[in-house]
Amino acid sequence: MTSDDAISPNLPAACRSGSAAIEVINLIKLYKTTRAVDDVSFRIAGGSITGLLGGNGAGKTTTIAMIMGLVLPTSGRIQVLGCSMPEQSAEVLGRMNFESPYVDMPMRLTVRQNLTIFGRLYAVANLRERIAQLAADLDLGDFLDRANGKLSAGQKTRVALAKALINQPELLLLDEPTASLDPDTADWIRQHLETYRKAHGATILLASHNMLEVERLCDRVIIMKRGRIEDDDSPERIMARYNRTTLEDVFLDVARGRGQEGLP
Ligand SMILES: Nc1ncnc2c1ncn2[C@@H]1O[C@H](COP(=O)(O)OP(=O)(O)OP(=O)(O)O)[C@@H](O)[C@H]1O
Repeated sequence: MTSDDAISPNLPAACRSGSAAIEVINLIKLYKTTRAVDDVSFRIAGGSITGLLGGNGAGKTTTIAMIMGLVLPTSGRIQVLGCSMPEQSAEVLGRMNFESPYVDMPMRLTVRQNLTIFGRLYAVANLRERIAQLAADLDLGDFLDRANGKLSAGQKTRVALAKALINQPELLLLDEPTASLDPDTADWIRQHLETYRKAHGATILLASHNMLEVERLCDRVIIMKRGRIEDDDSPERIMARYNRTTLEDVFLDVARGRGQEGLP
């Protein structure tokens, strides 16, 4: 990293071009006495897929929510697509999007109405065609005119992903994108994400408890534990460091406090 790439202490009013897709520095989030995120720093290159791993309560969702501008950090700095968050969020929110199975869309509205509202919020051009395209890509046709509240968990996850892709984001933040999906649908969603990343040169940051998903999709893995970064590297190098052949075993080692073995 050159000094020019690093976040400048006096950011100019305009967002910076040529920056990392995401840069967080010394990020801290306190909820009363809970250190949900405890001095986290990382930098994510454009066009990459990074997995955020960690046990329940490790701080993944809070980190993603702060990057999205939904939760204010207690301290630290966040830069997204060259824009300082949350100060310059108005300039960058249209270029990013997020998906979480834990954030419900209005239940009484149909899938089409929901996607139309979100599409308008993002000022999507040719919205009708965009929704038709997403319905075809994500196989929503059978329930496009059904109320969101009457969908199965897996169908809701697909709709949430369609909502996340409505504005063709450069940066996609995903919180457990295949939660509640059967293995076949989950695999198909992963393929869709890979295709989307390649077609748009998009950057994806995803929190997941599915280690096979992370091994398959991610160029890089950031492992969090109790709000801190425990490890940060490619899946292959992390597995080698722990002398393991699967990320699942690495996850268990980290969760149970077993140290790294194998390579230095
Ligand atoms: N709104 C909140 N108020 C108080 N504490 C919170 C709040 N949100 C999260 N926390 C706490 O912050 C810590 C980190 O939570 P977070 O949801 O970020 O973890 P996570 O890694 O996403 O966990 P999971 O895998 O269970 O989704 C936890 O101890 C949690 O209880």
